[in-house]
Amino acid sequence: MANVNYTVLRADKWHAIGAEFMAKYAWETPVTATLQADYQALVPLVITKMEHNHAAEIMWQDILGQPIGKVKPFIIGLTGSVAVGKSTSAKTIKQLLAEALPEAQIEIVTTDNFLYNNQILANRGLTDRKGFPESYNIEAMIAFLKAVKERHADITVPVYSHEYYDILPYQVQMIGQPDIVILEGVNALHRQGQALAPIDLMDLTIYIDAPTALIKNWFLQRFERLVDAAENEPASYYHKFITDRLAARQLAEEVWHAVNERNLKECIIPARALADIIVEKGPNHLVTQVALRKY
Ligand SMILES: Nc1ncnc2c1ncn2[C@@H]1O[C@H](COP(=O)(O)OP(=O)(O)OP(=O)(O)O)[C@@H](O)[C@H]1O
Ligand SMILES: CC(C)(CO)[C@@H](O)C(=O)NCCC(=O)O
Repeated sequence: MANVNYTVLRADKWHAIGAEFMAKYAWETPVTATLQADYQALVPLVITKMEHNHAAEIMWQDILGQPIGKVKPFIIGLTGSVAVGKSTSAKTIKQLLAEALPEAQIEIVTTDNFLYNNQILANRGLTDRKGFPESYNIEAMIAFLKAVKERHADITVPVYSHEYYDILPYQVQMIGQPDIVILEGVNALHRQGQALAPIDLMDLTIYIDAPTALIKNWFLQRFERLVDAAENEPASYYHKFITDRLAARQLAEEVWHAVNERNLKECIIPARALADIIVEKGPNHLVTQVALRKY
């Protein structure tokens, strides 16, 4: 996965960096020991970059003769395939950062919330393109990131539900005025030719990688779990599959090949080379190596 632009650390070295840093902070993190070991080395990376950005910003305010104001929030972009574990790693990173920076308000936002709703996707002939770059309201995503950077008050974003398989019509996620935002989602780093793309507003970018055969299995397993969970939930998109598991399995295979795997190959993997950090996972979601951008 890695190329000459990255320094590659095998899992043992990566874990050792995290463990050494952990010794400074008495973590009381409610994540599993494995997740902690796999993601805690990201904490010093984020903090160093944040401090560096803040120092530069304050120096600029001084040079420009501007009053020294609040520094801009830090935006982490996190991407990778459907079902690779983006939201799980985002939650873990948030919890670990919260331990080291107890004063900071940290918010996770998924780019799924900026998907056009199913009606608009259907009108535009994009029903089978959910998750591809054109299925997102990219202007709304950029406006959101700018509002975060400008510390607007009371920011809200729409809410996408996997179970409902659509944007929820009457719900919003309250964002407040965060100090750190983790924006996670497929194609979060994609650039559609705009002068200012979401990636330009990100301070650190992370790509979660794994062999495609493993990701496919994680997708199929999650599909099964969503069907299980729909047993007593008639409003769930997955409810119709509870009586015919074979059909559910076949549909999951089809959706993987026709939509999610294509998206991975055509749009998501090409963005990997833009990431500052590439986290490579293997069986059981365990991190096997991490590549850190050199240039
Ligand atoms: N470190 C982990 N250990 C065990 N299971 C994990 C881990 N990370 C993710 N999973 C499982 O893999 C599946 C996919 O994870 P997750 O929902 O985090 O993926 P995602 O990339 O956010 O998916 P999507 O893009 O579809 O929203 C879930 O069922 C989750 O429970
Ligand atoms: C919402 C996305 C695009 C990303 O999380 C994905 O989970 C999705 O719904 N893809 C469309 C095909 C499918 O998995 O049903």
